[in-house]
Amino acid sequence: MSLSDTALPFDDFRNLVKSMPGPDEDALAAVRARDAELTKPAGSLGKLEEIVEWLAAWSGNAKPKISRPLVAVFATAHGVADQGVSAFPSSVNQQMVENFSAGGAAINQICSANDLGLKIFDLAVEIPTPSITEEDALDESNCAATMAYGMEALAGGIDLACLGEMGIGNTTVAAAVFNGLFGGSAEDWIGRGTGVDDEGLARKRAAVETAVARLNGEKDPLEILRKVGGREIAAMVGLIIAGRLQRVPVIVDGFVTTAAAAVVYAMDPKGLDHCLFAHVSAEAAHIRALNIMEKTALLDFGMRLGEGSGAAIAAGIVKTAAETHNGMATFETAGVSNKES
Ligand SMILES: Cc1cc2ncn([C@H]3O[C@H](COP(=O)(O)O)[C@@H](O)[C@H]3O)c2cc1C
Ligand SMILES: O=C(O)c1cccnc1
Repeated sequence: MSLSDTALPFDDFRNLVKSMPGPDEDALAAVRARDAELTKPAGSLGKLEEIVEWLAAWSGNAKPKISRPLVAVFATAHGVADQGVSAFPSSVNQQMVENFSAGGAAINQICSANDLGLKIFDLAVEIPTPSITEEDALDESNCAATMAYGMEALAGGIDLACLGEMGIGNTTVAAAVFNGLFGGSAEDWIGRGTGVDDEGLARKRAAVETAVARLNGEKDPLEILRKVGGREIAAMVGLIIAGRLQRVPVIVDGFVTTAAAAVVYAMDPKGLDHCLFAHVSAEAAHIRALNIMEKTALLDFGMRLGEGSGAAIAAGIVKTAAETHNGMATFETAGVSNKES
């Protein structure tokens, strides 16, 4: 199936979600069997062992080697940013895209420290989507095309994908998406993002309330995505779905990337089983979203940056887990005495 040329209407994505495969039980069993033979007490590598099982189940590889890990950063602009909901102006988007290219952003350093690929996807960073308080961010065909674009990020043999984003105002947009999907009040979903003051927070609350009122009770996850979301969130929804279909495990970053995950979750609660949640963002409502979806994050580092930064740190741990499993000797090959049975 070619996804590159044509915009896919939402029904095609609904069908793709219905056709998503489950875990590879054979690969999972193989990893468990090998783990039991490795020169360590059973269970002694704790979460690292769970991570290797997760990798095997969702990559379909009994010896899950990570050769081409990618942090995909989707950059765009939001009309709502002009309403005083961020501590920074939208001009930062393009400036940060240049900073990513020059190697000066936090994510560049985290990728080089962990030997991860980094690609920045410019989703019309100079052309904001309409303010979600006034108009739908995207129409169906644009939203579907952006999701298809996000799917393409996995081309070229990527074997581990980290979600990242850049888009001033997108903690407001993410809050609106969560509020639309999971209910509650705007207050439940807003936070300080890049560091807004109390007035900024009040404007954020009002913006989310107005945007969600425009939804008029809409419950379809893809409709919520296109009406109160944005391009980076749409692209990440596509990437998550593609990861499942193409057996590429996905690492979700913080609050904004989790809004994309929540769209997939609302379409199918098992739709995130191939995703690892990297960290609990300091953005207050992130933990609320994780709890609703019954997801536990790997790390809690007090980070609230975005750019895929937390996901990239988790990817370093995932690489370590895989290398440890693959490289270790067995009791038999190393001549180490196994426990007496
Ligand atoms: C210099 C700079 C670098 C960033 N990198 C990620 N973000 C993060 O902050 C933005 C969301 O916060 P808000 O909703 O408050 O605007 C997004 O661009 C996100 O990726 C940044 C923000 C700034 C200012
Ligand atoms: O957790 C996030 O994704 C986040 C938090 C603040 C600003 N930008 C992103």
